[in-house]
Amino acid sequence: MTTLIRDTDLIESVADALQFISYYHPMDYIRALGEAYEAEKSPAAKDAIAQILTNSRMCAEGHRPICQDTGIVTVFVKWGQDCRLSGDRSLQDVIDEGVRRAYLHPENKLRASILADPAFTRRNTRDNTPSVLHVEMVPGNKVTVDVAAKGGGSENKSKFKMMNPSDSIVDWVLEMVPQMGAGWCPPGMLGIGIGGTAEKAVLLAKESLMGAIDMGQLKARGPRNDIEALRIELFDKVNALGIGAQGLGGLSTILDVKILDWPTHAASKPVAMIPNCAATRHAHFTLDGSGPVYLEAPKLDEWPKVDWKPDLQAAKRVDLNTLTAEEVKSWKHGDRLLLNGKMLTGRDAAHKRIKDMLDRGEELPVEFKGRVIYYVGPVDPVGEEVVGPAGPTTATRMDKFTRMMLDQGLLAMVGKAERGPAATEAIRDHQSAYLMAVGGAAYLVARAIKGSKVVGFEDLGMEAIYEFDVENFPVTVAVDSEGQNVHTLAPLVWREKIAKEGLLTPA
Ligand SMILES: O=C(O)C[C@H](O)C(=O)O
Repeated sequence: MTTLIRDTDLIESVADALQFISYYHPMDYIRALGEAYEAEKSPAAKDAIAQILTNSRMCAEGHRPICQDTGIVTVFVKWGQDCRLSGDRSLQDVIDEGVRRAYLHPENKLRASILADPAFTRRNTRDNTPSVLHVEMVPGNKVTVDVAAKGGGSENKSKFKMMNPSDSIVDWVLEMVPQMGAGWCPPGMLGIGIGGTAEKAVLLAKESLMGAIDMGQLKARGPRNDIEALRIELFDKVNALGIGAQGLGGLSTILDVKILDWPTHAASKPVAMIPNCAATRHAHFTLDGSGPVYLEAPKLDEWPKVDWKPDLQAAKRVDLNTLTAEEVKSWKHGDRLLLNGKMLTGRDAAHKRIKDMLDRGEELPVEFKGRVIYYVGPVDPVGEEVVGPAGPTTATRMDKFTRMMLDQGLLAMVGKAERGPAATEAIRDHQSAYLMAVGGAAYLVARAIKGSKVVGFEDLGMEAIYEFDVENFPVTVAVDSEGQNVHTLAPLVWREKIAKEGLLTPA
């Protein structure tokens, strides 16, 4: 007998799931992060985890996005062969209608991050469609759906290699993870796909991330097969690298490693690795023809009792409205600052346009001399908000524009993750600084933004140049005027400490 799956039920269920995951972390992630917080010995990493946990609870209470990057929607559908979809729209169109409805929800509008024509005009589709859809036909009369909203920063760090059959997967992972830096917002998960063909390995890596964090249970009962033993080995060895939360050096870089495999050709060993960031977002539901599925809200008392507040004693107060080059020069890597006053924003598209305009000798819409820029693409505000969640984007992508911006008289930059050699050198040459905010604490960070207006490139939407008025906006000096770089130094210190003192990452 055929089961009719109404398109309206699928739309409603997808929209509900996407709204749900925008503000509720999966509880397995929260539990694992809570344990990582308790065990963390590195003060900087502990502070970052505290911000992520506090942010998570605020989002669960306020029903606003965990991260300003509300993701690219990725959907895995297992379609029972005895089911039929009502209506005349394709499955892609039906799911995208659910995406549209979720992202344009008036009470919790999510950020539209999807650009059409990616190689050329990169036009924002304005409703976060289309999703990336994977469908598998399976026996039965049910439809199971995994919905994820994958952050761009973590997706950017995906790795793939066609290995020789005798190559070591462990060696490759341990070589790749340090290269991934902190732009994927650790602590998170690694998804690994082994075997099949090139595209199959990548798909397996992504699909593996749909599973719950269970490294604690796995370690407690011991591995039952080679894949489970490999998961444990990778978990321990990756954490021993000392990268830590946000790349600040510490015990917890990953909370789990997931692996899926598939038979492969005798000549091949394709391996893919995709990290999942601190804004881990995925949900799962099954349709059986009886109506839409609404997910059950978690209980707020399941969140660890962590309530991060800016440390007004330990952190230095900085007035951005009177900031001088001399003051920037006095900051040392690792210093904690609370920014107050006005700062500009700008990210990928704005930097590209600034470069094109400068190349053509055109006047910029905004004067950067004496200013600080924040790399961010905020969520639109709802209700009384000045701005929606507005955490930092990966600064490393702006490295190639850093010297150009500093030449304009910019004093300092705020973002997340490490700066590469070119940006660090430009910062040293200009005696500037790069300040780091915590990725994955976007709603918490947005509380420090008291005013917001667009001052340039309005057509770029979330990528426009805004002027924010901030109060006690928390940052850490990640690269100082001497070019000392926290993301290079701290993981080395923690790697050594972990090895010497035999420190263990909780699972
Ligand atoms: O697009 C963003 O806001 C952030 C991005 O996910 C990133 O991590 O760099």
